[in-house]
Amino acid sequence: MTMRLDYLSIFPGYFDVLDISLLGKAVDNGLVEVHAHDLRDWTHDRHRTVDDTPCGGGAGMVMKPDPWGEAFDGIIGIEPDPSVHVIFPTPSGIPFTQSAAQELSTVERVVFCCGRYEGIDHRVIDYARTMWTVHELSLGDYVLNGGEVAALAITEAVVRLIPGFMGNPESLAEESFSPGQERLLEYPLFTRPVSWRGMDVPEVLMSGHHGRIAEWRREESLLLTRDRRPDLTD
Ligand SMILES: Nc1c(O)cccc1[N+](=O)[O-]
Repeated sequence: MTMRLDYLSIFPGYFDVLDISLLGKAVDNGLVEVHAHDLRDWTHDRHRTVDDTPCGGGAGMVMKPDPWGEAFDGIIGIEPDPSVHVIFPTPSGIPFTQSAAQELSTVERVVFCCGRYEGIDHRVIDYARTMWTVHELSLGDYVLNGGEVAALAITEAVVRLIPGFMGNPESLAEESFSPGQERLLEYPLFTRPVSWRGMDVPEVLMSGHHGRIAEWRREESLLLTRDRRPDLTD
């Protein structure tokens, strides 16, 4: 299966980065195909306007619905198709999780709609919900200037789970937040040299005693999780 990824943005250049590294390899291997689109290509005025003042007043500008609707018609089509997954990265979305990434890694078409300004006219999202499977997703409770960076993060989390992407798929199963894994943060990692700037690798890790090493790692994970993410152990 080849996953098609489309990105709608007024800054499509953000997605040039998808040509490098492992993601670039996935494109070369035919696992994914990537299309970035400039929303302004669906405007018709001299200034290629995509925003206007908010109805009801308030600060900032809101993205007009017309360019989005015409872009949807041109990129996705005018017939409803629930197999197309349309993602709006937004601070008001549901938290994006590894299980969501797992689910999205099995779909054939994903369209990212990257808002800017104060956001997108809500009718765009309402319209999309009548046509496709829509996900309003949040990466976290902080303010970004738009949805592009979030779209890249979601892309990386999803694409790396596509069968054939990772050389050793078994390694995915052991990662933090993977399905079936206990919800614990990963233990501290070390490699050579054993001594570095007066700090040594914990002796147990050099003991060759696998049982003790596993016990040490679990204890470290429990301590770290309890300290930093007690919510994971609820
Ligand atoms: N936080 C935020 C934002 O401020 C703008 C777009 C997307 C997100 N997000 O996905 O978390």
